[in-house]
Amino acid sequence: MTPAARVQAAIEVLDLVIEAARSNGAPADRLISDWFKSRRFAGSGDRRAVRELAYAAIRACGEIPESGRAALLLLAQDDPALAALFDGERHAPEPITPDEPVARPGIAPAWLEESLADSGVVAEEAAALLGRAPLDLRVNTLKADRATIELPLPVEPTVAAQGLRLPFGTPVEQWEAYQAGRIEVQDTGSQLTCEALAAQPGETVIDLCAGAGGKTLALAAAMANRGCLIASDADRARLSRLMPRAERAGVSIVETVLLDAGREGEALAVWQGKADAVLVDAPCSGVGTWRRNPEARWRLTEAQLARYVALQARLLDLAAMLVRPGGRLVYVTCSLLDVEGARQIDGFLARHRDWSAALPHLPAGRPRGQGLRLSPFHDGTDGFFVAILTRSC
Ligand SMILES: C[S@@+](CC[C@H](N)C(=O)[O-])C[C@H]1O[C@@H](n2cnc3c(N)ncnc32)[C@H](O)[C@@H]1O
Repeated sequence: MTPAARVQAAIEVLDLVIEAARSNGAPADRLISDWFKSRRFAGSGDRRAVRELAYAAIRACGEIPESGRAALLLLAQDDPALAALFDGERHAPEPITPDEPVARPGIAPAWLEESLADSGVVAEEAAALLGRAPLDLRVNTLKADRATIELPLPVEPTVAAQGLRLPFGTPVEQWEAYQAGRIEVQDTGSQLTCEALAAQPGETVIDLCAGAGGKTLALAAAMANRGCLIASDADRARLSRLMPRAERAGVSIVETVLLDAGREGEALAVWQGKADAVLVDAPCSGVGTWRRNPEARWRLTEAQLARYVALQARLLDLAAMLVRPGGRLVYVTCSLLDVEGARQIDGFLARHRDWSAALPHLPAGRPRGQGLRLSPFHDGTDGFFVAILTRSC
């Protein structure tokens, strides 16, 4: 493809992404892969260039742009070489005309930028939410150790106990160490939130919102595969991906429990007051993961955020019932919005007088309310809020 044809392709792909964002359709990544499936003439260089252009435009537009062309015109405003490719030649975009709509630059839709500002996330810290994420690994201590593991490429240690960092896009899934379960792909911030729980061998631990088990596997490694680890979630498809991963990682202490959304307590009733520790990695806006999924900010609405906030409070209350006297609860969201972080903890402590909060001792992060915030800007991790709550004896 010519450089101009790649620009036209990015415009077409973006039109699909925009349409999907408006109608809650497929994610951008899938749409881009599908687009190329029916265009076999495009080589790997074309695919990479179109994808990069499309994602650069998604990152640049704070809210859903009017069209793919308006989004690309925003990039072209500061890039004369890109603007010159709008020449109307075969497969190229039409020439730019005066007064054409150009997308608004920004971090997020106005209401969300306001919420971020109210949560102290402004300027470079806000911009860093849309930076490029590295590829982080966790060495699985059930099978290996960071000090001695052998990998095909040099890797940098991160602040997480078993964390390693590689350039984005490194094809680790093809590595033997990955296939043999000695390493897992996991953001450093995510690893640190698991460290905050300090799960011990022999304990009874519940990972209430386990999803496909990213954190469950880290907890199992911390427990040295001894004790009882319950992984529950309300999403059957996600939960069903956990067991094959556990098997590859050599984890045998996990029991999965599918929850009925709205009646989560029923399936977990047998553990009431029995858990030494519960992790609530709650469903949230995902503001802290925009580096990986920048179009998510086009999809989030104020009503959805309010639903997340209500669900988080409900799951916190449910988790509290599961913890034994003297036990602990770690609350995590991959969000930098206070309504999903510090204010949730304030609300919880007001509802549960026999609980207290203690600041997590982690090698990264900054205090935010009664918890800790990890951010791409300050910590080079995905954005997280994490708090440790303890039930009095
Ligand atoms: C942030 S994700 C969890 C990610 C996972 N812990 C990991 O590390 O990969 C939040 C999870 O909450 C789950 N969830 C949504 N509603 C729920 C509910 N009512 N009860 C339990 N889990 C729920 C979602 O299906 C999703 O998997």
